[in-house]
Amino acid sequence: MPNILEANALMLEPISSSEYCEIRQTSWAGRGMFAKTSIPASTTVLQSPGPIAYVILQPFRHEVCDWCFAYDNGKRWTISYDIQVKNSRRGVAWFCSDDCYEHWYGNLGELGIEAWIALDQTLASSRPARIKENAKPRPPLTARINNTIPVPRDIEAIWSACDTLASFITTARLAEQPTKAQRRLLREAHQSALSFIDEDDAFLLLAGVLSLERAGLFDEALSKPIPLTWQALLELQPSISEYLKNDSPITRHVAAVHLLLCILPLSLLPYCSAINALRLYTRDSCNSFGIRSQTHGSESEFLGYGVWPSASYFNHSCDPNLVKTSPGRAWIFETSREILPDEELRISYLGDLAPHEMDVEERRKQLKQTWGFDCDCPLCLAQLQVK
Ligand SMILES: C[S@@+](CC[C@H](N)C(=O)[O-])C[C@H]1O[C@@H](n2cnc3c(N)ncnc32)[C@H](O)[C@@H]1O
Repeated sequence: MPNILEANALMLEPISSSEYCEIRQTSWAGRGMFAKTSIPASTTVLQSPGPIAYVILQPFRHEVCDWCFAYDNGKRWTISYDIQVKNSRRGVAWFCSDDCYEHWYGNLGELGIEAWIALDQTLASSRPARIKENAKPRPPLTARINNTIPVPRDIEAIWSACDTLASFITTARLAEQPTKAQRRLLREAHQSALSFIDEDDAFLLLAGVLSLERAGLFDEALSKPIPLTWQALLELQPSISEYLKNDSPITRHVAAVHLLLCILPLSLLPYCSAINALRLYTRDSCNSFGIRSQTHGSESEFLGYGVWPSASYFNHSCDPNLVKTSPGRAWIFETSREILPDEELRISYLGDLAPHEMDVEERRKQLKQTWGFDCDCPLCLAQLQVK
């Protein structure tokens, strides 16, 4: 029986490809996307329709349309999905148009809306206490793990413990008549999860759980076929490197699993397992795309992020041959010049930064900080050799 990290590391063979490009192995950065034929400049080589999971960062939730991600310089959208709380109405999601509202509503469905409200309510009612609590200094994760930087064995132990508590919570919630001990466990797990929760991590996991529910249950050991949506996620490269740092998000991720298990509608509980959360978070960490404001010239605002699996096979180059744009929920990749057959198609991971205005050390430092890898793109390798 593989342990939870081994199960997470299992990557499925990618099945995605398009008319112009396909996934192949590279000698320098795992898999990459390659041109099948010559491609003229300004050709759309791939469109990735919508994220498998996404989150709008908490401070921007009134300002970013929850369906098409439209953002208008900080203006609050006036169309909202409201709930009644005591004697007043409170928005839980915001939209730029009625059309977007309808799409969001239809996509989530009754069960998704119920889950969304449950999470939003829990977070809103605990926010004042959490803000107060978070102002107090806390020991970093490393202080709890033998005063050393965590190693994979620690990560394995934490996620295994998460899995064990997740099973207890699920059993307690599904019990027709929970015992006194089960009721206490639920109270304590809920309380403890709230003290470590990060709202964005929790919403990302909820989005993943809802995607998974729509795709249908599958064999967690992957010995039986799995639904396509989740297959696409499991084809992506996972990375635990974020966990192996001082400011590791692992406690927040574990808290998100436990909190959702305490509050979600019962029929969603089977989808919110520790392994599914681990799969989502470790794939998100090196494959996510930022949801940014569309600006012309000036720096864009980082509004949120999400995972678009079919778009995640383009490696980074400091001299990219593709440009990416995101009209609405989709990502579109277009050639910036003519492409030769078998040429690798690459994008820039540097966001607003212009690679040609930076020197090689600056670019590599930036990529290492943000994405955790040493850039081995042809331009960097050539410039490093000259130095
Ligand atoms: C979004 S994935 C790209 C697809 C990935 N190569 C795969 O096999 O699934 C990003 C990861 O690819 C690798 N990568 C992408 N561009 C790279 C580059 N310029 N130099 C080194 N590694 C790179 C890094 O491991 C990075 O975390």
